[in-house]
Amino acid sequence: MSTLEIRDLQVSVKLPEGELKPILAGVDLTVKSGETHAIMGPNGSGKSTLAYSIAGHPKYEITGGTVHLDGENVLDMTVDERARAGLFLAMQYPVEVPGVSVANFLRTAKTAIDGEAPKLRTWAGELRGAMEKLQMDPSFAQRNVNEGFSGGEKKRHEIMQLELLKPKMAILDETDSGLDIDALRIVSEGVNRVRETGDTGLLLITHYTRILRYIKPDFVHVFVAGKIVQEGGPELAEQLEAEGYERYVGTRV
Ligand SMILES: Nc1ncnc2c1ncn2[C@@H]1O[C@H](COP(=O)(O)OP(=O)(O)OP(=O)(O)O)[C@@H](O)[C@H]1O
Repeated sequence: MSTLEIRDLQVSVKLPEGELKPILAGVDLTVKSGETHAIMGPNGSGKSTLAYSIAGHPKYEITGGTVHLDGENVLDMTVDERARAGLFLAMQYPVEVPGVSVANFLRTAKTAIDGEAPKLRTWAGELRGAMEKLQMDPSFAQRNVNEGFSGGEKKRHEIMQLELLKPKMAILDETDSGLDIDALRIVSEGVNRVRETGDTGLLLITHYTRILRYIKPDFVHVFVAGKIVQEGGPELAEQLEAEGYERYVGTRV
């Protein structure tokens, strides 16, 4: 059982002129393995900032609060240490890595996380299996990471990483954006397979309840102006879809 504990997290974005612009205004959140949490909120409320701050993006400065994974101070770790500790971020805009094939990338990541290289034959089978389940053509394994991938292919590739790397905590930042109906189902099934293992805690950032019809969250958190302003069960997502965020307007950092 793993636990991600975020306490009173305050984060600013570093502006090019060196100034700090406060974004997160004290976030408290606890995610345990096997749980699925959805974060919903209006544009610009800081959802991606939360995701990137936990992952260790240098653009953000932590100005207060703590993040612990199984009691270890995440904020003291480098980005690669965070990944090795079991944190995973599926990005809203996955980056291209020219010259690095999907197969190489995944095997290198798996080796770094496990501390030893996976046995070739077992690994080849796992990779093939993961691609089949996500309905990806086997030729993807030889393509360079995200280079020329369509939006939907990029998202499938993120979920393939999730399934193969088996993190303790996964943050999925708008994994549903840009997916057609079939891809949304395929990607959701992948996330549900990970969920069903009970070994991974999931934090799903989304704008739309449609993905939450496939992946039923245990908890929904409403994120406005840099903090969580309401929490509830899956019914809260339906309520937001019907009513929007209007009643939270006026909440400011
Ligand atoms: N370099 C920057 N300069 C100024 N403001 C910035 C910069 N980077 C981020 N911000 C601001 O930080 C705020 C939070 O952005 P963030 O991407 O975390 O929001 P979000 O909730 O994920 O939005 P969305 O739902 O639109 O993806 C936004 O108001 C954004 O404009």
